[in-house]
Amino acid sequence: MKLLILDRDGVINHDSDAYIKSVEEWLPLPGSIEAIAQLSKAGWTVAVATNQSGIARGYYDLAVLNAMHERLRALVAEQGGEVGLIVHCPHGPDDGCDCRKPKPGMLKTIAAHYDVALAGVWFVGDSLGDLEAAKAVDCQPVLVRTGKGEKTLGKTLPVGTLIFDDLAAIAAELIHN
Ligand SMILES: O=P(O)(O)OC[C@@H](O)[C@H]1O[C@@H](OP(=O)(O)O)[C@@H](O)[C@@H](O)[C@@H]1O
Ligand SMILES: [Mg+2]
Ligand SMILES: [Zn+2]
Repeated sequence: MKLLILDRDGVINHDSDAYIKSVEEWLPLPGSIEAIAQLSKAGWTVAVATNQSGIARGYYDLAVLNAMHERLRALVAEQGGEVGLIVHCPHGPDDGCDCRKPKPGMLKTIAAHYDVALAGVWFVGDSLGDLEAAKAVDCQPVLVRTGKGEKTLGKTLPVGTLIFDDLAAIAAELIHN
């Protein structure tokens, strides 16, 4: 199975240091919806693994988060594609959960859902924690320059991290190579 796992904020949609707290604040990055739709139509299963500590912090609730994800699904469906499993971590940094990146719990959840191995599966993120989560379960870490990606580029990246400008460039690489 062709499985691609994406971080959400800074990869699919614009991110904000003030968190993305409403559907109105949830704005797709240029080309990201089209990229997901094209990948889906090319036979890729596109899953999402996203930290959402804003829930633990009380900035928004699960209903708002689900509305954001219904919006994502609707936009991709308008382009003839579909989004696979979306897994989120609702916890805060001090909650000691197993799902908050850089822990790989959400990646393991996605692998179990599809009954596939994670080795070599591309996990695309904009933060160092995304790349570390990938490395922890032998996924291929992939950094995009969108969101916090440019800032992350200044840090020490896991060996073998691939770097792309954005999700559209990743789709072009995966579909045409
Ligand atoms: O990039 P993903 O995983 O989809 O989601 C990141 C968001 O949950 C938020 O994560 C926060 O980090 P803390 O959770 O406060 O450490 C901050 O980086 C926010 O700017 C960001 O919007
Ligand atoms: Mg992110
Ligand atoms: Zn968690």
